[in-house]
Amino acid sequence: MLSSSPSLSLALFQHLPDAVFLIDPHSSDILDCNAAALHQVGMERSELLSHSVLSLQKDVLGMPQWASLAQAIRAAPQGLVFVGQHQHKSGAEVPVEVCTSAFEHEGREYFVSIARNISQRLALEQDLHDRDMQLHYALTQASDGLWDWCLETNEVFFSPQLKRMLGYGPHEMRPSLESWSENVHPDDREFVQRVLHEHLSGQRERYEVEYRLRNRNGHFIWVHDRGRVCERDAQGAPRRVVGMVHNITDRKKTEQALQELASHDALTGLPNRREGEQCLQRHLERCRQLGTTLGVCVFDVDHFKAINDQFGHAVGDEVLRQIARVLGAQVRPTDCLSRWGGEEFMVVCADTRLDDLLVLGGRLRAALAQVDWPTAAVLGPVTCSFGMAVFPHHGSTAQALFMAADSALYRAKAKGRDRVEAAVAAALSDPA
Ligand SMILES: Nc1nc2c(ncn2[C@@H]2O[C@H](COP(=O)(O)OP(=O)(O)OP(=O)(O)O)[C@@H](O)[C@H]2O)c(=O)[nH]1
Repeated sequence: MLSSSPSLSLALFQHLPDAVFLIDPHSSDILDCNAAALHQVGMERSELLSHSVLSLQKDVLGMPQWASLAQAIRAAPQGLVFVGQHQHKSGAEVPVEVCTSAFEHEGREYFVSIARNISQRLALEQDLHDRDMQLHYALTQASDGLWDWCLETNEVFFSPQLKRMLGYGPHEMRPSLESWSENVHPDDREFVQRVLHEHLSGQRERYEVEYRLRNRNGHFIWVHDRGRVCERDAQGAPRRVVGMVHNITDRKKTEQALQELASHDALTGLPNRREGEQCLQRHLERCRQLGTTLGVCVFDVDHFKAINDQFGHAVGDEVLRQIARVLGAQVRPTDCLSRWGGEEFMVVCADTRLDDLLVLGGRLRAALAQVDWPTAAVLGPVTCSFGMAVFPHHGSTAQALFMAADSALYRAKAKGRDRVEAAVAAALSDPA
């Protein structure tokens, strides 16, 4: 039908969206072109026709090169395709993909060149390349580790950086969920799983949690892990979750050091008074709930001023450290020994009756007597006076209990020091 309508063939040629050039293979002159070709190079027909196609090209220089190009075109039955630049009249370069083929018409040879403007495609390719580079960078170079979890197969992609963070090589660590879940610290596992479940079930906007993760050496590092569902099935159920892991071990160490500073006494390393008060309160609430007894022992170094005065503050400090060490070794891990202030200490003992507490007092005195004190030659062995009180007999609040034990301590001092005294229930008032 087309062959029977030359005007339609011409219209088709003129309206092709790609630039089309008809070229004389021998002279390289442009014999004809369509509207898209004129638009592409920004020229009038008169500026283009009878001019060499080489005037549009920067890449083909001179007739000898054209002659060999023409040979290559003749030798390519599907057309010779190359990517180059066309010169726009304004001087701008237009990236083109050119497909040129040879044909014969009425005994004469022609070349037809279709030059497609590929600037958009190149921009897209560049964009993709940039994204590839970014992804490559994120996967290999960024300090954060990435993971990508397919819920259907339970396979997890761990980025090389994530593996490196945990001490593994790029080809180690099975790509399974267990490689991660089995290495979450047992104390953190339940919490982490709960947050993850809450995100997957839509109760949380995102999965974000800090926890400890075991590395290849068996040590735990602290990580900040956050992720999000990025793909769902037709029913809206999560299919794929991606996330990022950041190593926060250093920050955690600093936080723990600050926490330690705020809650512990710098001289002896024992919990400080504030921590001791909180501990007493905590234990008291628990014993009240369980209906058990609670023992409070307050003790104070005897004649400590004399140690400072005779030997100086540094020796006094060392004596305090030694007392903390020696008596700390005598109490149960569940008991809480704190430095109340100066040369006064407190021990809180859960589930302890008065007779147990008096036994403990005796043990603490005996332990002090075993120490080879640096001040002993001049001042004799270092001793302490002890006051004991028990919940609920001597008080029902933390303050009342402490006051009862402190009064007993005062009595121990008054009775000559280096002794253990129990609180007297009848003598106590119990402020609410
Ligand atoms: N080296 C040292 N001395 C301290 C510290 N805290 C308090 N002291 C000293 O402990 C001494 C306590 O003296 P006092 O309250 O008179 O008590 P004491 O001499 O032990 O006499 P009694 O308690 O009555 O047996 C004071 O000299 C304080 O300066 C400390 O951290 N290091």
